[in-house]
Amino acid sequence: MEVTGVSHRFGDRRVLNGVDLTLEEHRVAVIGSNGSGKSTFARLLNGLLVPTEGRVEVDGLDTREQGKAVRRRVGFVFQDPDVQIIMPTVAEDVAFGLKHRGVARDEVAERVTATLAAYGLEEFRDHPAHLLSGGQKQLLAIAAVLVLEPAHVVFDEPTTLLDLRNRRLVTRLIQDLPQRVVVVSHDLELVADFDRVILFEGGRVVADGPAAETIATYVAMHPPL
Ligand SMILES: Nc1ncnc2c1ncn2[C@@H]1O[C@H](COP(=O)(O)OP(=O)(O)OP(=O)(O)O)[C@@H](O)[C@H]1O
Repeated sequence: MEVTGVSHRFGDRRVLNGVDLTLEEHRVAVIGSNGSGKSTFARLLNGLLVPTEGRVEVDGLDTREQGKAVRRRVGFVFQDPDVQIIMPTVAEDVAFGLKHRGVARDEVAERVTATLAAYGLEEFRDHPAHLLSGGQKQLLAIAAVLVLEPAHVVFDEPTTLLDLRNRRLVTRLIQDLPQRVVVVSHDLELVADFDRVILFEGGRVVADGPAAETIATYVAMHPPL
């Protein structure tokens, strides 16, 4: 992923300012204060947003010109699974994206079964999705993205709404993903062993490096009250 000369404005408000980054590590995290521009940055990576200035490219595809192709390559998991779960049952929700892409019926059934097994959701196959627990919903939202086999996955605060057990479950799941992963998070434990951690402040990158160094910079910027 190449982010070149990117600034982004909502109306008069500039929320990203002169961001230049090449993301090629397996696992990259973005941390920073509330309102520092992290979610906006994450949304630029799969073309959910197009920058008001500059360019974002994924595997050579420009999000401005080839948004649809970019979204096929980059899965996006929202913080709140309720915005992502759209079908009545768990299996239907996982099948939805595959059907939408015209995958043959038998293959949809096979991939849905394999995915539900991989994420421990088999027993909830025909369960109403809205009755799942918060953690199970997050797993379902992740499963529904991963079944589409994206090359990259962007997570926007995937553990924020989870209890300790589910936080550990999702942390492990993200650790084990073979895909390239970009995670926006306030959960410093989740990102502690990432290959690279980038710190945003006021819409700019203020630290970028190994997890321990960037996290130490962030903590030092916010001494105890
Ligand atoms: N659609 C929008 N329209 C107008 N302003 C927006 C929009 N989305 C975000 N903003 C503003 O942009 C700024 C950056 O928001 P963003 O969500 O990117 O920050 P963040 O670092 O992810 O914050 P948090 O940690 O609180 O989730 C905020 O001041 C926010 O109010």
